[in-house]
Amino acid sequence: MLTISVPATSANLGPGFDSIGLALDMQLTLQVLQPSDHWQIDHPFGDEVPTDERNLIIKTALTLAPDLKPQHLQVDSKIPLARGLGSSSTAIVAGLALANELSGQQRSLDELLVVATQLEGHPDNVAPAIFGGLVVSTAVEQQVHAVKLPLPSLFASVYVPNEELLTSVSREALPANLPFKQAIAGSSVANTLVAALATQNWEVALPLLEADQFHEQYRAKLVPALATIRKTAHQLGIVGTYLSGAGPTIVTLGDYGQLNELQQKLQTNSTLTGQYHLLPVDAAGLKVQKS
Ligand SMILES: Nc1ncnc2c1ncn2[C@@H]1O[C@H](COP(=O)(O)OP(=O)(O)O)[C@@H](O)[C@H]1O
Ligand SMILES: N[C@@H](CCOP(=O)(O)O)C(=O)O
Repeated sequence: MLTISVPATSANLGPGFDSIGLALDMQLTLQVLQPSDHWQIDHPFGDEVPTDERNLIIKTALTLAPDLKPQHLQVDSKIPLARGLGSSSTAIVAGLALANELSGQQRSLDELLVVATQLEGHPDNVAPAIFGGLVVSTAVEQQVHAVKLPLPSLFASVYVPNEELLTSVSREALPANLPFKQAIAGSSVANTLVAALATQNWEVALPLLEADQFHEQYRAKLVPALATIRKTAHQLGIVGTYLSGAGPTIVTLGDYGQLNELQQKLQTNSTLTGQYHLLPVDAAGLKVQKS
């Protein structure tokens, strides 16, 4: 039996738009059950997600290896769709790993990253989904580079609203251009955040998670929970809240005890009716097991 698992990812980390991402310990698992006369994928996502070749996992596998023989597959996942936890990236990475294994053409993880980035459109979710941990990446003019930073000893408080927000819809809220001065400020914040993350200087890193200039202010109207959670966290002396990916999930990074306290306080707020998770970082990324 072939089993592939891929972690959820939280992208951007504030100012690292389309570039920084963190793998979280919430997994999608794909099992290859047996060969079949047609492609079939059983999954827990309901009627809107196809169970045949139109499914993103199978479609991705066939993009990489068009001659694959049909299989009966099964997906288990607690990663919510279209909530800013990288579900489409888990599907793409799982599909590429499936093609790699079934076709016998072993592409390296770096090669998979290039294809995954082309399919997803940006590398910030697919890179940590493949490599695990905290990854800084860039994809400009087909050149993809990813650098894994030291594993942060932080937990993530994850608030998942009940409503979906497709990444494509959330990107429509972004401006076509930024004033030069704002771009410089945004870039200096992002550069310093990366340096602080690389040296595990949380005193500098955590406030910078809240200093984005590239996307949060434009998306704020789509995600009212961001301001609510940030304000509640500040009242408790906790800094480090940002919009996860394109939203609507809100993540706060910090130590376990503080985040537990934060979640207890948030749960008393009647406007926050979504789901809560307190997750460690996933260190491993993509895993392939044969038994
Ligand atoms: N495991 C999966 N299998 C099939 N399709 C998936 C899967 N995960 C995500 N998708 C597709 O990706 C869409 C969500 O992608 P996106 O808007 O980028 O949100 P997210 O922030 O969760 O990545 C879903 O509506 C669905 O069409
Ligand atoms: N940088 C992208 C990240 C999208 O992440 P997702 O988890 O919402 O798919 C963006 O902010 O649009």
